[in-house]
Amino acid sequence: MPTDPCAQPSLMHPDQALPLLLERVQPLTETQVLPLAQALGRVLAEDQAATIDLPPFDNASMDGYAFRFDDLVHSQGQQEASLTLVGSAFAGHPYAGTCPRGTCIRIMTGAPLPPELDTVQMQELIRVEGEWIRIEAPHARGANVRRRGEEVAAGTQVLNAGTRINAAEMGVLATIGVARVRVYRRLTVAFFSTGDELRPLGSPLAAGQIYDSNRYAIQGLLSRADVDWLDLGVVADEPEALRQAFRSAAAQADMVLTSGGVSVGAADYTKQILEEEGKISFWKLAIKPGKPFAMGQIGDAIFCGLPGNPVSSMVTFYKLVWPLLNKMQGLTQTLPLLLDATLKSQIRKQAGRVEYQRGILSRNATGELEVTVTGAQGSGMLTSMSLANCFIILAQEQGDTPIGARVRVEPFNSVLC
Ligand SMILES: Nc1nc2c(c(=O)[nH]1)N[C@H]1C(S)=C(S)[C@@H](COP(=O)(O)OP(=O)(O)OC[C@H]3O[C@@H](n4cnc5c(N)ncnc54)[C@H](O)[C@@H]3O)O[C@H]1N2
Ligand code: MOO
Repeated sequence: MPTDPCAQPSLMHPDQALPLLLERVQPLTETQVLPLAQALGRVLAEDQAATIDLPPFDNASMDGYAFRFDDLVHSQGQQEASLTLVGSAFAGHPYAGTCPRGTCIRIMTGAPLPPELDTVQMQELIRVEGEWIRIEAPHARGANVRRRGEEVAAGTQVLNAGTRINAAEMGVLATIGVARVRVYRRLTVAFFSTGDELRPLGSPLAAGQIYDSNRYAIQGLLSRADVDWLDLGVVADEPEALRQAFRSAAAQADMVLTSGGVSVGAADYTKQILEEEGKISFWKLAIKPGKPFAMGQIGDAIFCGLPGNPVSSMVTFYKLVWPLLNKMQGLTQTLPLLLDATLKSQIRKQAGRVEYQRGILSRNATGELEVTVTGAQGSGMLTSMSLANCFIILAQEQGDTPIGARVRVEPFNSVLC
């Protein structure tokens, strides 16, 4: 089996490297209190307990009639009740009277259940016969009633510190009446691209030039990761320009993120300048794409150097930078969801590095998961990312993989890609 010429025995496996990278970053300690409406995407800094029961009172889950289950009698082979209507209850407008035996009230979904009554029957199963309300037996006492505290009792913790406030968490916090919430401050990430070949959008391309695409893809990822980012533009392959860019970035941000210049080329100065201005703790992992990923420190800021190849920069962000940002933001880490799928196109791979090939995951007519490689997998071919909805993760020693093999896939996090 041919071996990957870029693999080196000394390169660390990503599963071994990630915990070591994570050890080097610390969660934020600064918090702030925000009105709930401004807290979307933030990370909770305190556990949140319900101060009220949920639901706060017994209420109807259907529009219908509320009555006592014990008022049902056996009649013509079935349980039913003939009751006198004494009032009605609407959501926000409880029934204020009493309900003697043999009576019922009309009740709407969400309206409080009078304390004497215990059961609701939906309107469609009721007959109005003159003065009588005839109710067919529901399946059990308590049917169609949402009991006070059945979801959460007051005092129970409903959200843990370290949880991202997404839409559901916004709703849960509102349900328990939290108007202002303590969250971690937002992280700031300063980002710049390096490379003399890079041109801004809107300028014509001269010989040997390309557009700077990494800054846009990385800005997209940083926005989705809910951090503030500072765009420091394109920095030339020139040591003094890089030094100034690093100093400026480190003074303004919690993380300095760069693309390009981390390999071994004659103009790859990123690592060299960072070593002079700060320190590099990690360089190169046994992954493809993204092998020359670098991590270190400059001033008080964490440094992450993404390889310049566009797919390599996205993959290393996704697999390495994103978990670091999560920890720095105060988020409790979660493991990615991994699935097994049947391969529908052949995979070319040389043994030596863990590969994150880009795939399209779908279900076939019988409901089984299948995955197809997006096509050519060059680390400069960014369309392989935009066509994909998952990584196909191939083990370090794995070689070519035939159609029909079972492979491990990681669906893209819908928030990030
Ligand atoms: N002799 C070796 N050469 C290379 C090795 C190696 O081990 N030995 N590793 C290769 C691998 S793997 C990668 S990945 C790249 C990474 O190199 P750099 O991080 O130094 O990146 P650059 O050389 O600056 O650029 C690589 C490639 O990507 C293009 N690029 C850079 N920035 C951008 C941007 N902002 N937008 C779009 N495209 C960008 C650049 O033009 C190059 O084509 O090194 C291999 N070489
Ligand atoms: O690892 Mo590089 O990222 O193969 O292109």
